[in-house]
Amino acid sequence: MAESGSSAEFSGSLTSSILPPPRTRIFKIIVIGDSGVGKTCLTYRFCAGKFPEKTEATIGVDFRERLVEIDGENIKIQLWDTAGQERFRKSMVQHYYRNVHAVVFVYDITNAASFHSLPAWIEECKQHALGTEVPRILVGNKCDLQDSVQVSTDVAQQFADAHSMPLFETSAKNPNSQGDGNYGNSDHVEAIFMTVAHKLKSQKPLVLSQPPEASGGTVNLSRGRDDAGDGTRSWGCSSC
Ligand SMILES: Nc1nc2c(ncn2[C@@H]2O[C@H](COP(=O)(O)OP(=O)(O)OP(=O)(O)O)[C@@H](O)[C@H]2O)c(=O)[nH]1
Ligand SMILES: [Mg+2]
Repeated sequence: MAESGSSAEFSGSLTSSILPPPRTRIFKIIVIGDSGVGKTCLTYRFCAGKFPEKTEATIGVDFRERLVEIDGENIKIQLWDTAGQERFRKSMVQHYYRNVHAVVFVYDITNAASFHSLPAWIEECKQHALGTEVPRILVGNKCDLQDSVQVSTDVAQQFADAHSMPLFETSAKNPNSQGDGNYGNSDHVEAIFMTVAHKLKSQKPLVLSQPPEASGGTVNLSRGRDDAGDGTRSWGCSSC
């Protein structure tokens, strides 16, 4: 008798005192594409709210985070700004794809070669066995440079459709600038990453907030350096 009474008391207090308070979920989103397409500028724009005055080729990976609230839930969007140059990424690639929640492919609308590289980036994802449930989106950057367009919206849209990805055209420099097609004319950098976050929130299950090491990854964010003091943390490759 006494046991059943205490059992009732126990279950009644579960939610109030034993369960930990809800924790912030982390969405790990990797941003990949050729060197110079603007991955660093796009991620910086989203996390720091401005276009960086100066960038250098990313070595290994830079982490940028932003806390957002979606439907009353706090969510940490963790952007992995990857290196586009092969020599700066080769020993890091496995870390990029580990426990990733979404992939953002970036090309430069003023650089056809960066668009033609996309199949190779998609192939890399395949080789790392990304499930079909992992959302992928395509971003054509540098829409402010309308006089130098080399990749038309139509061609990009066909590619996006063929790979079942939504297409956004934008500019990290001036995200309000107009594209020349029907897609993404008013899409700001903000909207791109928030769209991914909304999509992820609607999926489950998701990883709870915890250090990347504990979540199965091998990257320790605390080892990164924040040279610029802007919240960016870098994790380079020892062989670079
Ligand atoms: N006009 C214009 N220039 C941009 C835009 N985004 C980036 N850039 C410029 O493009 C160059 C490369 O930008 P990054 O963001 O460093 O390119 P990345 O893709 O990170 O390159 P890696 O780190 O080498 O892979 C820089 O000179 C930026 O100022 C944009 O939207 N418009
Ligand atoms: Mg970069």
